Amino acid sequence: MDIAFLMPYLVHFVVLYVSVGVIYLVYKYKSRAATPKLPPGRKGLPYIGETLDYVLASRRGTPEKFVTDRNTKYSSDVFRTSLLGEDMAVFCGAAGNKFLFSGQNKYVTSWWPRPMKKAFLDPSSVDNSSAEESTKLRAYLPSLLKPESLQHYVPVMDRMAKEHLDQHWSPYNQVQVFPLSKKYTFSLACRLFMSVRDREEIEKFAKPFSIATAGLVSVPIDLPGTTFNRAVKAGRVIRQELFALITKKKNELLEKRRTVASDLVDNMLLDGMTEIEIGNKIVGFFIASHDTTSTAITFTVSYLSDYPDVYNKVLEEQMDILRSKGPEEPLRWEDIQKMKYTWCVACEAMRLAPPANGAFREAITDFTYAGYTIPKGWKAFWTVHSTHKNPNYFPDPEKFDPSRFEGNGPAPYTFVPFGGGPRMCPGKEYARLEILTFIHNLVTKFKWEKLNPNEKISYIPSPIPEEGLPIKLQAA
Ligand code: HEM
Repeated sequence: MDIAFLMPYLVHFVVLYVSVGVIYLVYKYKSRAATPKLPPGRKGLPYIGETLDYVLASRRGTPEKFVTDRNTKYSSDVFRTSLLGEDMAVFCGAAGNKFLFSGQNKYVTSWWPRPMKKAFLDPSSVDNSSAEESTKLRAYLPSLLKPESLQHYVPVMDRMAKEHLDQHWSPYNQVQVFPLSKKYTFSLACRLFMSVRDREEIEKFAKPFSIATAGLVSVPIDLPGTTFNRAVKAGRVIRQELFALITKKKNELLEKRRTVASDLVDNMLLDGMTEIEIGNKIVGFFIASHDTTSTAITFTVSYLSDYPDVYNKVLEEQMDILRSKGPEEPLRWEDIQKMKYTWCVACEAMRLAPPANGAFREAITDFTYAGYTIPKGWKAFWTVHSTHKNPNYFPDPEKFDPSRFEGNGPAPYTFVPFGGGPRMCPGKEYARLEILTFIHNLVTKFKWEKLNPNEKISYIPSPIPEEGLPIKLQAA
């Protein structure tokens, strides 16, 4: 049979077949090229992701392992994980820190984990964007943290440190440093933020606060018995107490029993803010300021007892300052500027035991870093753990050596306990004053030794000495 008449059909068929194949291959190639190359890493278990790995590494006292293991495994300055129910890119090294710090509002914006918002913010504000809440929070800081206010706080902090030591340390031979330094920083915040001085009233806030902060980095499962659930309930109690206090202060101002602002809450009331807005902000200040500063104080005290030569140099510096003053004369701003070596010691303590692990951001656009795409909506995390103990930045990283901070100090973006860039901790100077006034009073009054030199440290998420750092006290 002559099949020549079929040839045109066959040719058409082959051409069509080949064309479809080519179109398919081009489409496949293009769509592959368009698929973003995500950072290496894994998402872990559904919903909880790798949160448990992170929590376990932290509880074992080695949160840096979570970061350094993955950093090494993937040989990449950014890796993918999933924490707190979110897709997340963890940025590593000085370059990663620099990129996130300076990418604010260009690539990333503020983001707070949902447990934090749900435990601490009023329900009406939980759905506000974190960027909105963060901007509002920062807007109020200048009045609290402007240089004149800070200078004015030094004698107040000095007086409160003395009172605290007289009440809670002097009567005893043995004390636990961690809970006491928390008590001190909490009382100071109550005094400076809202003029609360009464011990019972302070306790009303302190207890639920410690429960709520424990839930800050927890898996957000709101079922009875979970850490998150306890945190949410404690948050409710704090807001009720705060609401009552703010309303009382508002009435005093309305009835003109007081006409001048005496603290941060008054300032906000006089600016016409609502009770809910003020409550959210005060809670934000407490979270940011209280556990961080008390942790820095605790580990400075701990390292001072491990290194007698460092302790002696600190004592010498502080005694010189004490001798330069009259008997009842309080510390002043100028005295703080002389505490240079003591600040190097506190910095070295914060390098090895950082009070904050890092902070989160949210990608506001797709962007590329180190050859990988971070998709819009992903969360990003910069962390102290990729630089503070990295031997490339800090030789012999486990060694406690305050001289690292003398002269030019560490390379940029490597020592980042307070973050960096436009969102760097606005309370850094306040914290420096608080830590230094406390250490001044402590070393000029006491000598101490650790009762358990091998006490375990776990991170929840800040470092915590598991027995509260018990020490034996002696008069200096
Ligand atoms: C040793 C003590 C402290 C440490 C280590 C510390 C560390 C940090 C860190 C790492 C951040 C996140 C920065 C970022 O998002 O990149 C931060 C934010 C913040 N800190 Fe501190 N902080 C300390 C004390 C304080 C104090 C005493 C205050 C207030 C009086 C304060 C107020 C804040 C506020 C309001 C923010 C949020 C800023 C924002 O959302 O943009 N901090 N801090």
